[in-house]
Amino acid sequence: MTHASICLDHVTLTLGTADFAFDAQIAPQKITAVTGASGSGKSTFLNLIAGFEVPARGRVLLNGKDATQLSPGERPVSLVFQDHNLFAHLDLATNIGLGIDPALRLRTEDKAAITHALQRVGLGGFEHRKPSSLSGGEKQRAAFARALVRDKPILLLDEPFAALDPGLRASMAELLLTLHRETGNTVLIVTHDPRDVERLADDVIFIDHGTIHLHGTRADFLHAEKTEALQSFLGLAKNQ
Ligand SMILES: Nc1ncnc2c1ncn2[C@@H]1O[C@H](COP(=O)(O)OP(=O)(O)OP(=O)(O)O)[C@@H](O)[C@H]1O
Repeated sequence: MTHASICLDHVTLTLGTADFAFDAQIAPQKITAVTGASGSGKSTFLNLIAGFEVPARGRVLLNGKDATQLSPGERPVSLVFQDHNLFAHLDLATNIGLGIDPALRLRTEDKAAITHALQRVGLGGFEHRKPSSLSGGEKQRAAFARALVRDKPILLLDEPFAALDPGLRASMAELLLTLHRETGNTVLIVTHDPRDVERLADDVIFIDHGTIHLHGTRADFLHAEKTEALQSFLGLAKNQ
């Protein structure tokens, strides 16, 4: 690889009793699925890239630049997290506008981009709705719309489809693929669901007990020797 989009260079971190050690180069303009058992360290891996966790040792490079000391807002990333991160007292247009400018100095074209993003996630006309009036799946789609308007080269998604029913899950995955093809962004998506790996991922990172157990193409992952950790992950997933 000539130029990784994301590089975790000998990163270590301890949170409570959990130790993490990540060393990874993530290819640009690909979708990489981040999988592993519950508690293995997937969210922590994303948080280190997003800047919500800072390594005890090592460096985080984004698009070739050292981002280790940058705050989350200064990094070239958009995020969609499990808990949506929508402000309850603000309507959707404002929540999404915060993704463009935290001071909400929105130009006419920004407002048009918000309307367009809401339409793309199937929430056209929801500009003035408050998060409390939305279902879990609608909130998740609104969070996705906010990431769309930010238009950053790296998109981090932590279980973005978890609250969606299977039909909506498939259509949001399709939308993610379409947008990815349009923008050529680098996508990291945390998922427990092997179907997401099948339909979305170019590459797969499998995390076990705070370290990367396997990092390869989707085919590498699907045909990898089924170690105990991988077997148990796939076995659990099959029973879902
Ligand atoms: N701030 C913290 N303080 C103490 N322990 C933490 C903290 N954050 C995470 N951990 C621990 O680190 C481990 C990894 O957590 P993480 O959320 O990264 O796992 P995950 O793979 O994303 O899990 P899940 O699939 O359940 O969301 C867990 O054991 C968790 O309890």
